[in-house]
Amino acid sequence: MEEPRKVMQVSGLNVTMKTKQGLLPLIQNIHIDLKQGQVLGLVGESGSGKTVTCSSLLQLPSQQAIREGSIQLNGRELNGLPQQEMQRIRGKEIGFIMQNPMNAFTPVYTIGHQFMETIRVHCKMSKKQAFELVAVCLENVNLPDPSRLMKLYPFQLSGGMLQRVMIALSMCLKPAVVIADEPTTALDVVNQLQVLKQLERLRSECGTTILLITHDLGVIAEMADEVIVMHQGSIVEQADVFELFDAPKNEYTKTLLNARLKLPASLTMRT
Ligand SMILES: Nc1ncnc2c1ncn2[C@@H]1O[C@H](COP(=O)(O)OP(=O)(O)OP(=O)(O)O)[C@@H](O)[C@H]1O
Repeated sequence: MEEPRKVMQVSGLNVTMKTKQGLLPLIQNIHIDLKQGQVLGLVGESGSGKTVTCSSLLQLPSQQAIREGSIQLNGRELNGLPQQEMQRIRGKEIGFIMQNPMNAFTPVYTIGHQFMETIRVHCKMSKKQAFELVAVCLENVNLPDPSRLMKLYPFQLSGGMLQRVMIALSMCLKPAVVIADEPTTALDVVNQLQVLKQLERLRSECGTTILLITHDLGVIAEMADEVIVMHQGSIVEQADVFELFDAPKNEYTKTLLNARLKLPASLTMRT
C-alpha cells in the first residue's frame, strides 16, 4: 500500500526561552512527520513541552522564544516566516483548536461577525455569501438555529459550543493540518463526545491531518492512528496506537500507561 503523503515535516526543532535567569531550553530535537489524513496523538505529562511544540508549529508570535530547526508545510519552510505571512497560513492552511476556546474569540464581537470576517480574510466572497456559508457550517457541526447563534457573543455559548464553532471554521476553510491542543479537557462528557465526533468528521470528510494533544489516553485510544510521547521537552517514543498501548518500549511510556491503569475505573472511563 502506498504511504500517505507527508503534509508537515518538523525536523530538529529546538525551542529556547529567553528568561531573566538566562536561556532556558524547553524542547530539544523534535522530529514529527504528519501524514495526510492521519490523527497523530501527542501525549506527555504537564510541562513536557506539548504546547511549546504546537506554538512553534503555528509560529505564534513570541518575543522570548528562539526557535531553531525546520517546520515544513507541504514543502514550504515556516520557521522564520514574517508574521504577516503566517497570519495568512494560520486558519487557512493550519487550523487550531484550543483548550480554552474563549481565548480564540474577541469578546466584543458576535460569533457570526468573527466567523464571517475570518473566512472573508481567506476567501473572496460577499457578506451575504459568507453569512450563508457560516450558517451551513454551523448546522453541519450540529449547532442548532445557526442564524440566532451568529448573533450571540462568545460568553453566551458553552465551551463545547465554542469548540464546535472552531471546528466548523476549520471545516469551512479546510486547512491541511489542524492542531487541537486539549480540545476536550474543559468539557463535560457529552460535549467531549460531540467535539471528538466532529474532529473525526473533519478528518474523514475533508482529509485533514490532525495533531491531537491531550492528557486523556482514552481519547488517544479512540482517535489516534499514531502516538508521540513527550517527556521533559523530548520525544521518547513514537508508535502506532495499538503498538504503543500493547507493547510500549520506553520506560516513561510504561509509567504513563500504568498511571492510567491504576486510576479508579470511574476516572478512566472518560470516552
Ligand atoms: N514563556 C515561557 N517562559 C518560560 N518557560 C516557559 C514558557 N512557556 C512554557 N514554559 C515552560 O516550558 C515547559 C513546557 O511547557 P508546555 O506548556 O509546553 O507544557 P505542556 O506539555 O503543554 O503542559 P500542559 O499539559 O500542562 O499544558 C514548562 O516547563 C513550562 O513551564
